[in-house]
Amino acid sequence: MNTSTAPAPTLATVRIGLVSTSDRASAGAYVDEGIPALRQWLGQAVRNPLHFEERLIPDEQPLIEATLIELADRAHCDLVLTTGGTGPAPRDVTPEATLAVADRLMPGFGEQMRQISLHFVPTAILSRQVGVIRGRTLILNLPGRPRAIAETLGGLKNTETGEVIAHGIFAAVPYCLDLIGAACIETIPEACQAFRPGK
Ligand SMILES: Nc1ncnc2c1ncn2[C@@H]1O[C@H](COP(=O)(O)OP(=O)(O)OP(=O)(O)O)[C@@H](O)[C@H]1O
Ligand SMILES: Nc1nc2c(c(=O)[nH]1)N[C@H]1C(S)=C(S)[C@@H](COP(=O)(O)O)O[C@H]1N2
Repeated sequence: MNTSTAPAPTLATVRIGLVSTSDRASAGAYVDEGIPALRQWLGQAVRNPLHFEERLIPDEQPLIEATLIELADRAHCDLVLTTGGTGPAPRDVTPEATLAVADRLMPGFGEQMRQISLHFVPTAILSRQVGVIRGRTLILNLPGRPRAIAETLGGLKNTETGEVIAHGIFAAVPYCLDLIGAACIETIPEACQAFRPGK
């Protein structure tokens, strides 16, 4: 009798670009909390080994565009998450930069993030955040307030019953990456219940 158990499938390393756009954090006026918050959330939600490419840059559209292109085309990131610069202030240009490098738009990500964020702040509708695909890379804008990262990626649950009040957008990220031929992500269900139709 063969009692050996099948080896656990090896999970691919997921390459993730983390881009914090903030004039003040990049100039050292305050310490950037965006990239650490992104790293922390992803670390507790994803089972795969993670390789991060981190960039802290000012709100300059040409620089944001060049950074996104570099992360998608040369660093071969499966996913790029930006934080900051999505509001209506004149120097908020992350959505413009993201749209400028896009092959295809994924409007549902922005729509869902604004829906989720309305559970936390009435100013959620001020974020112009977008989601796009460039080649085999999914690029998503998150708002700049560090706490907005867990709010939009993870969503909102009733703390007593565990019932989901608003699905975080990360639940849709693994299937989106499957469909564009990027890395296969396995999530940790307690943090994020990824949804793949038919599974
Ligand atoms: N990367 C960051 N690290 C820490 N705190 C941040 C960061 N980005 C934003 N915040 C906080 O959230 C607030 C609102 O963010 P917002 O993106 O509107 O900043 P801002 O006014 O555009 O300035 P800046 O681009 O210089 O961060 C900031 O005033 C700051 O307290
Ligand atoms: N989840 C969440 N979404 C949020 C916020 C927040 O605190 N939490 N702040 C809002 C505010 S006040 C603004 S101005 C916009 C744009 O923020 P940004 O320019 O820092 O990207 O995001 C909005 N979305």
